[in-house]
Amino acid sequence: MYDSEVEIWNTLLKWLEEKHPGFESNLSLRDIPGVERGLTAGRDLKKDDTLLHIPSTCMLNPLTLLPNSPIPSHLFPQTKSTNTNVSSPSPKESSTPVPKRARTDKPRKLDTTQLLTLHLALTKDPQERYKSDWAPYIDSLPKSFRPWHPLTWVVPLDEEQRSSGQKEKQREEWIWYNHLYQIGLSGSTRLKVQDVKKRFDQDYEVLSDVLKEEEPFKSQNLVESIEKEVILWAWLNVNTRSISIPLGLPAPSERNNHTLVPIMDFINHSSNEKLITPRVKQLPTPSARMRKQSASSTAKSNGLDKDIALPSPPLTSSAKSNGSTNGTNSMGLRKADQHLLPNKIDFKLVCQEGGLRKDEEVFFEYGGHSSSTLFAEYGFCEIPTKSSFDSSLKLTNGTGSEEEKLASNDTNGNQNVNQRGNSDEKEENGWLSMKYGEVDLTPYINELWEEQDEDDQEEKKAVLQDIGCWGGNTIHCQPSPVHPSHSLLMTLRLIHLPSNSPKLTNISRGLVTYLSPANETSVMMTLENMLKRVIKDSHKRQKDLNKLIGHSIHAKEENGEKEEVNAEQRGIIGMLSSMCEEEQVIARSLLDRLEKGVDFS
Ligand SMILES: C[S@@+](CC[C@H](N)C(=O)[O-])C[C@H]1O[C@@H](n2cnc3c(N)ncnc32)[C@H](O)[C@@H]1O
Repeated sequence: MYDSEVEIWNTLLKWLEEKHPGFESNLSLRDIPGVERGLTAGRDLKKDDTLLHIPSTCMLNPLTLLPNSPIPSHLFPQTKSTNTNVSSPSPKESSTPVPKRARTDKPRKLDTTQLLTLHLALTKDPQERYKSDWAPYIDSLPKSFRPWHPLTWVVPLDEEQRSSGQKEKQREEWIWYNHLYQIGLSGSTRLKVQDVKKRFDQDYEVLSDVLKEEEPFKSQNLVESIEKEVILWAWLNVNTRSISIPLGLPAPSERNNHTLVPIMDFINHSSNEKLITPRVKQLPTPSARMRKQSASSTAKSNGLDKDIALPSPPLTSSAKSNGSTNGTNSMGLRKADQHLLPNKIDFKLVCQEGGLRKDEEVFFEYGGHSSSTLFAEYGFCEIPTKSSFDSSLKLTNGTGSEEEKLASNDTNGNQNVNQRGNSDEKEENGWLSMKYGEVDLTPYINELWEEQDEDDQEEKKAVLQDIGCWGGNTIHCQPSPVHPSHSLLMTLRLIHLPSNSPKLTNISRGLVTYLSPANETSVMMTLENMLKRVIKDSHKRQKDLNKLIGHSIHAKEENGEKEEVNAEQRGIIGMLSSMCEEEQVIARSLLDRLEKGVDFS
C-alpha cells in the first residue's frame, strides 16, 4: 500500500472516530497497488459480530448537507411528507437571492445525484472557496475515472483546459479508448454506456445552468473555473459509490433516495452468495430513537432492522422500461418507500452465518446486474472464478489468466464452441451458473422493428407496454437451463404477427400469449438466426480485441518504437474478451436447446 493511501485511510478513520459518535469498524483496507481497493476482516469474526457501524451524521446526502451548505437551500429536493425543503434554510442561505424565473417556470430543484455531484465538484474550486465538512471522506474517493471507466471513453477531454504538454498524450489515449469502445463492446453494452452518457449529459447541463445562474456561483464565474472533467469525476463518484437508503425524498426514488457512505463504499461487489458476507441493517441513530419512541409507538414496525439496498446507481432508462430483467436495482426502490426519521438512520453491518477469518474480503451484491450493466455503470464485470477478487485482479493488472485465455484462441481470435475440451466445458459451466448470466438481444430486435411499418410498430409497442414486455429482450442463465425471457418471446411473437391482427386486443389484456403454430415456428427461426449472429459478432469482436494486444497506444511503430499496450489496457481487453465468451457460451447453449426442438409455448 502506498504511504499516502495509508495516511488518507487513517485520517478518514480518525475523523469518523472523533466527529461521528457511534462509529465502529472491524474492517481493514486491502489495497494492493494496481488492484482494486477493498475491505477485509480486521480480525477473526463470528456470526452477528459488528463489521461496521456507520452513524447517519457522517453520510453525505441532501439531509446531512443542508444545514451548513453553501449551495442555496432552494435548490435542495423537498421531503415527501412536509413538501418543504429538507430542512429550514440557515440564516446564511435565507439571504441568498432566488434568481427570477418566468412565472410559468417551476422553481429549480436539484435531485440527490445532482446535488451530491455539485457538492463534490465545488471542493475542486481552484480558489478553494468551498471547503467541505466531509473533506477527509472526499480525499478517500478515487482520484480519477480516466481511463478505465467506459463513460470516459465517450466523453472527450476538454482540449482547451489541458496543458499543452499533456494534451497530445491524453488525446492519443482517449482515441485509443474510444476505438476500444467502438470495436470491443457488444451493441447492447454500447447502448448501456450511451444510457449512462445520456444521464451524465443531462445532469451536466443542469449543473452548468446552476453555476451560470445561481448565486454565489454566478458572481464567482464558477462555470468557467469548474471544468467539465471535474463534474465528470464527481458524477462518477456519486454514480458508482452511492447506496440506496430511504431519505423520505420524492420520486423518482432512484434519483433522490441515496447517499454516500464513508468506508462502506470501499466494499466490492460479488453475486456469489458464498462470498457475500455481511447483513446490512438500518437502525435509528441513538438520539433519534429516543425522540421517535416518545413521539410514536409504531417505531418498531416502521423499518427497524430492515435489510437495506446496496450501491445502486440511478436506474438506466432501459432498466426502467424493463421490469422483467433481473430486478435491476428494484431492491432500492422498494425499500426507499419505508423510511425511519429521515437523516436519522445508521447503517450496521453484521457478520453472516459462518463468520469471517482475519483478512478475508467482505463483498456485497450491488444489485441484480448482468455483466454489461456492471461494466457500463461501474467499469468492471464478474468472471466465473472462485471469487470476485480474482476478477478484479484481471480487471486492473492484466497479467492474470485473461492473457493466457486470449492467447489460447485460434489465430483468428476464435474459440470453437462446438469442439470443447474439458477446460472449455468447465469454463462454460462457470458462465452458465452465473447468477445474472444474460445476453441482451436489443440491437438485433431493434433491427427487426425498423423493418416494420411505423404504425404497426407503434401499435405493437403499445401492446407490449400494456403487458409489461417492452424492452426486455434478454436471455437468461437462471433459473437453469438457459431460456429467453417472456418479454423476448412476446416481442418476437408480435413482430411476426400480421399488422392490425384482431389478436392484439386479447394480447394487450393478457388473455393470450401463444399465437399460432406458424407464428411460433417463425419466432424460433428468428431466435435461432439471432443467436447465430450473436456468436459470429462476438467472435469477430474477440478477434479485433486480440489484434489490439501488442499494439501501441502512441502509434510509434513507424519509428520502430513498438510499444505494448500497458497493463491496464491489457486488463480491460481481457475483461471485454471474457464478456464475448459469456455471450458465446450462453447463446450456444440456447441454440443447442432450440436445435433439439425445445418448446417455450
Ligand atoms: C463502491 S466502489 C468499491 C471500492 C473500490 N474498489 C475502491 O477502490 O474504492 C465500486 C467500484 O469498485 C470496483 N469494483 C467493485 N467490485 C468489483 C469487482 N468484483 N471486481 C472488480 N472491481 C470491482 C469498480 O471499479 C467499481 O466501480
